[in-house]
Amino acid sequence: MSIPPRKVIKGCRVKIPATTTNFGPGFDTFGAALSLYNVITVEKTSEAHSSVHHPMVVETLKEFEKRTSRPCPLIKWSVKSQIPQARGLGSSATIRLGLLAGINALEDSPLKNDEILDCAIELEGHPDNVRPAFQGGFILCSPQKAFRCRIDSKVFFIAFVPQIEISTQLSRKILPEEVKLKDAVENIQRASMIAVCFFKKQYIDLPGLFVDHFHEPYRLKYIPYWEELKKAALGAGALGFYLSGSGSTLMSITYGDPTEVVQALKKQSTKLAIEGDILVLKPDNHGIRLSTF
Ligand SMILES: Nc1ncnc2c1ncn2[C@@H]1O[C@H](COP(=O)(O)OP(=O)(O)OP(=O)(O)O)[C@@H](O)[C@H]1O
Ligand SMILES: N[C@@H](CCO)C(=O)O
Repeated sequence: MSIPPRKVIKGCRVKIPATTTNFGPGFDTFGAALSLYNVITVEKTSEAHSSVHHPMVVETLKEFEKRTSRPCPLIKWSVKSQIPQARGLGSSATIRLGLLAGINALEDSPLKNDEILDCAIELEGHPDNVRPAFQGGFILCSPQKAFRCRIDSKVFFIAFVPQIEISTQLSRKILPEEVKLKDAVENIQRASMIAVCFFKKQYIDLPGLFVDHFHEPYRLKYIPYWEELKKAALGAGALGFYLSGSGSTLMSITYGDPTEVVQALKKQSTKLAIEGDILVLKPDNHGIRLSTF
């Protein structure tokens, strides 16, 4: 992200992409940016017009103050939102990143890009939404380090977004503290192969790799129609099907025309009387965009 040359800045507009994470066995490790956006506007203001009440915003501003050792300016903020909340599409990461990047620009950039990333990752508690939202593309990451590649524009992500909201914080609490060695080995094997498929753009080898033992078996108890939708998507040619982030979105991947998968998901969800939106998304290889006014 580059910040335009210094002038008198009244406010910032920050456009941040949605993200899909985990890809089955890559829990807290894989993420990709998608063509769906939140646009956050941050402006300096007077006390009477400040709009800092949301707990996530208060927490983010406090962290900015701690890291820069200077008081945050009074701000008002707003979000033009395309990304559904609490559906496993990284909405919270866009709020944190948008605010941090926006306030940083208003304050003459005391934090470098790496420090903004580090701060947002700490607030989120895991790196796999924040990194791709910031950098675009497909990301293989730990909190400290990341490898990134572009995603071919023929890849489609087909999101089935149910009406049910799932809080990431709560859905992490139901996960086990320990896993069996055999399960861990299988996860490592499949996740490593998914990473190779993305980095070599060998998407055709993805089928069969989206099997997870770490989080999906626990989280899918709350999504009883998972098996039927998975069967429909894979039967229509999807290369993979997985729980996006902590859910509730169920994600299919295709290389090339997604129409058959979309139709199969529509047909099966109608048959099961499950309400949900189907979003056909492209990869975003750019990441965060910031403009000032
Ligand atoms: N547009 C928005 N306006 C205000 N608050 C938002 C917005 N988007 C997200 N949030 C805040 O983020 C919370 C959702 O964050 P949560 O981490 O649970 O889910 P997510 O980020 O959508 O999904 P995941 O982390 O699994 O990808 C909401 O409950 C709300 O507090
Ligand atoms: N890897 C995180 C992503 C949350 O969006 C989780 O599955 O809890």
